[in-house]
Amino acid sequence: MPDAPTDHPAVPTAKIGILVANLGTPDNYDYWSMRRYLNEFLSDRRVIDYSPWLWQPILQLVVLTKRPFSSGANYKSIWNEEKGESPLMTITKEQVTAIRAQMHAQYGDRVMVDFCMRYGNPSTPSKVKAMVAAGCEKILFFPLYPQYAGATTATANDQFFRALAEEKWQPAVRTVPPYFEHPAYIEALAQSVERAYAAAEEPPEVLVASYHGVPKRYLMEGDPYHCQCQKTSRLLRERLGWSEDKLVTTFQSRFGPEEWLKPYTVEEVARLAEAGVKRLAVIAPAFSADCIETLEEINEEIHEAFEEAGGEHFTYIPCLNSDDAHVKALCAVIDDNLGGWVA
Ligand SMILES: C=CC1=C(C)c2cc3[nH]c(cc4nc(cc5[nH]c(cc1n2)c(C)c5CCC(=O)O)C(CCC(=O)O)=C4C)c(C)c3C=C
Ligand SMILES: [Fe+2]
Ligand SMILES: [Fe+2]
Repeated sequence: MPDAPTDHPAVPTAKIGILVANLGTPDNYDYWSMRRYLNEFLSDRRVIDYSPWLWQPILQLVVLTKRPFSSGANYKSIWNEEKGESPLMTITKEQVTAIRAQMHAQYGDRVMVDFCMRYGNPSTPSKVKAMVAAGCEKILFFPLYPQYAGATTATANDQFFRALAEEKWQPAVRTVPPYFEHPAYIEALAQSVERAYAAAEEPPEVLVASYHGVPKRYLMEGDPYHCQCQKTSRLLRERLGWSEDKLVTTFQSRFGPEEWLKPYTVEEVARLAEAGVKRLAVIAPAFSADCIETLEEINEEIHEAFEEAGGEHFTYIPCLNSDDAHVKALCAVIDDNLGGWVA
């Protein structure tokens, strides 16, 4: 190119980036790491939509003086000490390694697979920047939430779009829609239930599908999360060939004074135990990876609530994590959304 300036920057070979996004997790469980993480998370107006004039004083002066201690202790009880990170981080890395292997086997070096977090590290802007620098002229952004919620999918996408606004050469982009009814995701859930039931001495009488909750007001204002959770449960139950009384849908992790989606998991498991259910299983279909909400809240707090109310056998069915069937499902969702970008 005779007219090109002699100091023309190198232009890398064009690639397609697949950027998987999860929620994020604290860097450590000490007070300041917890406070930093919770501050970023709970200041997000997609998560808590009160006016900052009202909410920020409560958050800074009340919530963030207490919760980093209690949540920090919970994180300590599940921490991956060997790797120095939370389970969510370890599992996300395993998932991305498996997805990358499958994508490279299918498409070779034309695709680049990485992950980012909405809160904390690795940040979404840092990963978008790295993909653009590596030559990604197209990016498929994949929030790892099967069911859409403003508090999860939308805020992950918002952060992605804010990061794109910083780029001189902005790639063409797509965001992956929720996959709450994708047959491969339902199949992976069903196989995990069948595995757990086959391993139990006696099969559980009832399966509770416990989803992370959101304030009920979000549903009334148009968020489809509730309906997508109900549909996942129904499709799972139909795939298992069960009657309606064998699978109950509940919502967990209530935060603050407002009413959240009901029934609350902790109350429902106690009610089931009081009604005579002795053997119960719990699955958490909204979480693509085990985390504080499943390992601590379900498998410790909710487990205890069931036993205190007279239940005898509690089976926690782990999240799909890096199960082969899950990786296959996530790759199928990616493939569905790459249409026209790769041959
Ligand atoms: C305060 C409001 C919250 C809303 C609304 C909310 C929605 C929501 N969250 C997830 C998934 C995860 N949440 C996790 C942790 C977590 N969530 C909240 C609050 C809200 N979540 C808090 C304060 C915390 C931190 C832990 C604690 O202090 O109790 C996690 C786990 C992260 C980890 O590191 O392990 C996940 C995953 C969904 C899917 C959702 C709405 C649909
Ligand atoms: Fe949450
Ligand atoms: Fe609904």
